[in-house]
Amino acid sequence: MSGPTGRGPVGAGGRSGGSKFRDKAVDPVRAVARDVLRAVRERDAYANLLLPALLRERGISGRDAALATELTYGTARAQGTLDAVIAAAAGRPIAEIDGSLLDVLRLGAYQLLRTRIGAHAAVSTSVDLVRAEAGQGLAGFVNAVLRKISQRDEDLWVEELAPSIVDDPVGNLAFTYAHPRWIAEVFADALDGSVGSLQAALAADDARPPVHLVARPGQITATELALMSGGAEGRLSPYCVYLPGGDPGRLDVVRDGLAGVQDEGSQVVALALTRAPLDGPDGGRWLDLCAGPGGKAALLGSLAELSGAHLDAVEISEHRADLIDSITAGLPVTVVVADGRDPGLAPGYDRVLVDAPCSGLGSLRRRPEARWRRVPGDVDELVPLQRELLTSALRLVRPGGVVVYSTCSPHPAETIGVVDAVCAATGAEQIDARPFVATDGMDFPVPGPGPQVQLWPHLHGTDAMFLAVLRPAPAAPTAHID
Ligand SMILES: C[S@@+](CC[C@H](N)C(=O)[O-])C[C@H]1O[C@@H](n2cnc3c(N)ncnc32)[C@H](O)[C@@H]1O
Repeated sequence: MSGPTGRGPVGAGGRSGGSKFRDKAVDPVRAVARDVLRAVRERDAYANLLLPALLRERGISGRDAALATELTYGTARAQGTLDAVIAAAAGRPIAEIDGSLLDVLRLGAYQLLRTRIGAHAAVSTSVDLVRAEAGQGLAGFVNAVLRKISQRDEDLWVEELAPSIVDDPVGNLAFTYAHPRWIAEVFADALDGSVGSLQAALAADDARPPVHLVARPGQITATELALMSGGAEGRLSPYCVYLPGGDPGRLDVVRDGLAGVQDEGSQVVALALTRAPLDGPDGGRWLDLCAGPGGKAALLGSLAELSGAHLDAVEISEHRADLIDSITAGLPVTVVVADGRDPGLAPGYDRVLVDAPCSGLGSLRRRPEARWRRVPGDVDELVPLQRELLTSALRLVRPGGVVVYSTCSPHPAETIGVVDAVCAATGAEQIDARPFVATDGMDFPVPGPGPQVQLWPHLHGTDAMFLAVLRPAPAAPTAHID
């Protein structure tokens, strides 16, 4: 029997409908969302790369494209919480529901619980999708499950299924804001320990992220970019503009290369590298040791051009090195395909950026499915590489120069854990990074005692970027024998 109360695997064994069902009209917006969710589940596709391509291919634009984006990304982000609700409504574990049905159930449940789409439209478009592909029997199952879900709103489902906020606040907030528990625990560790901070951080991470643009220094100002794009100037970076909505790729100013898409937190990291004081003059030798795909290298390259400096941009992946080449064309940037742990470059750099490969837990809101794909072990594999890259940077920088270490992750093992271990091993010292992250005179909340900076979506509106500024150990005095 297959249905919300049956015990057999629901929908397993492929399509039961056959071709007579496939001609049934389905809503193209829901179909494209379903197809992306399926590709994410079956072949680890990235929703934010696949969806724009499919929208173009199928000629879906304007409001329909906006709705498809909202449904696809929203469903992918909320997956764990939606699954718990679906399992409760279906009366069986998620593992017993065929994947292609689950995609549609997730899409339908998302519309019912997290959008203003009417219950009738949410259920009937989902049923149509399944009927067209798999037949009436399985469509009936989806209909029954979604109708059951529609009998309560999200708050009531959370009340029934989430752990108690009193006994298990982290578990409750993880469920409520659709994060795996281990990621909520990481955020709690990196924050001040209060439930209120964790709630604000998870809520901000669960919301649709804003689009930030960067005005290419020397080519256009943020004021001009704001006027041309209809956006507002940023708070932290003098090059940032917040876009109210829409597809930035459609702006002429972006197509012409005068501006790019870049989170303000990433701009802040690149700027900190140029602002941190050196002992002695800046000889203009700058290095970006993990540069692909080149967002920070492009900003640094523009700033290098204005100040007569030159940037070497190291990247281990050839494909990503090509992306740096293209985004930094015409700038004083040399792209080097090499392992940053031993890139074969002569030491003596004034400024070195290590924007380390990391778990990306700080930019989950921009990569909808990522939170459900990551596992705690990812971090264990990355930490040794992060330490080696930072150690290499400290070998390449000159005495009195600066190294900025950054991650788009607030995970303490990837942030202060790496910095503390490398400082202890090499004798490098940290400089207070807080003065270098905001435009002069700005009242800018940087929580914590320093010397590092941890940005957060709920406090700064940026991705949760971490940065530390290091000065290498002074060179040992040369032994002098009379
Ligand atoms: C966080 S991303 C850097 C993002 C970049 N700074 C930007 O703003 O566009 C880390 C980069 O380091 C590269 N990478 C990983 N291992 C590396 C290594 N051993 N040496 C150099 N680059 C490495 C990855 O391929 C990835 O492109």
